[in-house]
This record gives sequence, C-alpha cells and structure tokens, in this order.
Amino acid sequence: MSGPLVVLVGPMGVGKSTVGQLLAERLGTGYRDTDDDIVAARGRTIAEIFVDEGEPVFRALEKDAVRDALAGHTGVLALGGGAVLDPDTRALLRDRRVVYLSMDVEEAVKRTGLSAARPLLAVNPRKQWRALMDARRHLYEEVATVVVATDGRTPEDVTRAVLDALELKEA
Ligand SMILES: Nc1ncnc2c1ncn2[C@@H]1O[C@H](COP(=O)(O)OP(=O)(O)OP(=O)(O)O)[C@@H](O)[C@H]1O
Ligand SMILES: O=C(O)C1=C[C@@H](O)[C@@H](O)[C@H](O)C1
Ligand SMILES: [Mg+2]
Repeated sequence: MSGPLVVLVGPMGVGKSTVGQLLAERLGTGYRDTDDDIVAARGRTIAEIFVDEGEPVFRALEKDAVRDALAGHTGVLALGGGAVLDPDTRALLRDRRVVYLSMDVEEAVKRTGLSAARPLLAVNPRKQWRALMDARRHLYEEVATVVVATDGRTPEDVTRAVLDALELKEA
C-alpha cells in the first residue's frame, strides 16, 4: 500500500512531533504532522480553532487533513492526539505501519505542563489526561502495529526503539 512509511499516534505531548522528525531524519525521508497541516490551511492556531469555532469543527478539519496526508505523504506522519476518535480514520489506518507512542500520567504532566496551547489539558491536566486516556487508550491500541513506551527515555532512545520494533533500517 502506498502512503506513509510510518504513522505515529498517541496522546498530547508524548513526543509524536519530536520523535517523528528524528525518525524521518534517520530514515532519510520527509516528516508531516496533521496538526501543522490544519494550522497552515486555516492560518490559525489549534487553540484558536478550538475556542472560536469549537471542537466539532476542528475534528472535521482533522478528519480531512488525515485522509489527505495518508493519501499524499510517503514519509513519517504524526497524527493529532485525538485523530483516532474518528471511526473512518481508524479504518484508513488498518493495514498500515502504525506506532502508538505511550506514556504514563506523571510523564504526561512533565511534558505538557499547563500549556494553554493544548486546550484539552488547560484545566486540571492530570485529571483531564486520565479521562482522555480512559476514553482513547483502546483506540490507540486498536490501530497500532506496535506500542512503544516512552517513559524515562530520550527522544533518541524512543526513535531507536521504533526502528527496532518495526525492523526498519536507517538510510
Ligand atoms: N522522550 C522524551 N523525553 C522527554 N521529553 C520529551 C520526549 N519527547 C518529547 N519530549 C518533550 O515533550 C514535549 C512534547 O513533545 P511533542 O510536541 O513532540 O509531543 P506531541 O506528541 O507532538 O504533542 P501534540 O499531540 O500536542 O502535538 C516537548 O517539550 C518535547 O521536547
Ligand atoms: O488529543 C487531542 O484531542 C488533541 C491533540 C493535539 O495533537 C491537537 O490535535 C489538539 O490539541 C487536540
Ligand atoms: Mg505534535
């Protein structure tokens, strides 16, 4: 199947963008991120879209962005943390090489803090994160070819673990 060499999924702040870019370098390929595609197409930040237009509008934009990127990108693709909520998106991920980057709640708080740039974690991040993961963990697992735990690992270590888990060779 054509499309991305590797697709990264997982919660906010797990390192999809950081690891995705490192992975793309190691594989000698391009990196793309559906959050960036949405921001570029709209000329607004994710937080602005959530606040001014609402989450349903963001999810519709995200669904289209993911479909386009899965069809048009051949390198490493990172999806937004909530992209797997959509059943059509999950169907499009079937038979692709999908990596679920995971972490526990303490690691999540360390990485995301109270950042207002992540609107879903802006208030009481620990509780919000637990609730998001209770709703989504099984969806990440459903689409994943492999799960790579990132707790206590550097981005370089995680990148190496992804290459090993997928048995991919560096370029
Ligand atoms: N393995 C790691 N160890 C420690 N810090 C990390 C690791 N990976 C990423 N980080 C840091 O955690 C923060 C979040 O990383 P990043 O933006 O790559 O996550 P993300 O999964 O793309 O998040 P989002 O879903 O919000 O786009 C950044 O400050 C990054 O430097
Ligand atoms: O987990 C989520 O629902 C989100 C994750 C981010 O990547 C962004 O797509 C946005 O902040 C929503
Ligand atoms: Mg990101």
